Amino acid sequence: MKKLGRLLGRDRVLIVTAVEVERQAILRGLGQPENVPAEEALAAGDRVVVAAAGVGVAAAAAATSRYLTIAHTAGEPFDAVINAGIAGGFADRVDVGGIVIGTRSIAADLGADSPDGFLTLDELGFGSSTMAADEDLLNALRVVLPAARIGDVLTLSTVTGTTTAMEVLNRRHPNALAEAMEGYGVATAAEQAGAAFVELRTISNPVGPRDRAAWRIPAALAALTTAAGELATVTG
Ligand SMILES: O=C(O)c1cccc(C(=O)CC[C@H]2O[C@@H](n3cnc4c(=O)[nH]cnc43)[C@H](O)[C@@H]2O)c1
Repeated sequence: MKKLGRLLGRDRVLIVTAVEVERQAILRGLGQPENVPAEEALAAGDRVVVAAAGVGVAAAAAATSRYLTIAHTAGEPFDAVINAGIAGGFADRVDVGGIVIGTRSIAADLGADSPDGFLTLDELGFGSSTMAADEDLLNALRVVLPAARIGDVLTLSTVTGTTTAMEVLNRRHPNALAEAMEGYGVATAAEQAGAAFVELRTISNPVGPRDRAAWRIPAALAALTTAAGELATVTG
């Protein structure tokens, strides 16, 4: 797995997914065994470790932070963190089955509501709702994944399930391509550890009225495997 590290210009890379099927899809693409637990790969000092953190921003931040701290304490810190997984895509901006590389991971429901509209953390003076991707990492992914769309990825605690909610997000985030549930948390943990960060998503469903039967999870997982394969096979 040294190739991926060289490709990204980094020595050690942590890839964080939410669920195990996403982790396995990535391991398949990387050509790594799917039955080796992430903890073992971490302890063995593997250059690329793929870990499933759980769904949502809290689990994502906590697990990422734990992996980064263990690696740092062992003297083999991660230089880069990629949050990867499936996501909802905004219609007319990205297709189901498509790939998105996040320029920014935005905590779209972190803030305060008011009669005058939603107030972000920035507007409240409590920090920032926006975590920017590392430019070098973003460009490295862009080169190996030329078909990927590049734009903002929203992080939400609730999957959007109505046309009204989708339209609100569309208005508030005209550059958003996708929504998921972990990016901002993974990015925050990476930033606090001084590691580069980027979010990589493949689209399983359109953002909008809830229609679980229409989710194309196998197609999105297959796209995730293909994307991981590109990361692994192109030499730096
Ligand atoms: O079927 C459901 O209602 C449902 C509710 C919560 C989570 C899921 C998952 O499948 C979790 C996996 C993972 O998927 C990401 N994801 C995929 N599509 C979306 C979306 O439209 N909005 C937000 N997140 C999405 C998310 O990052 C989850 O971790 C199913």
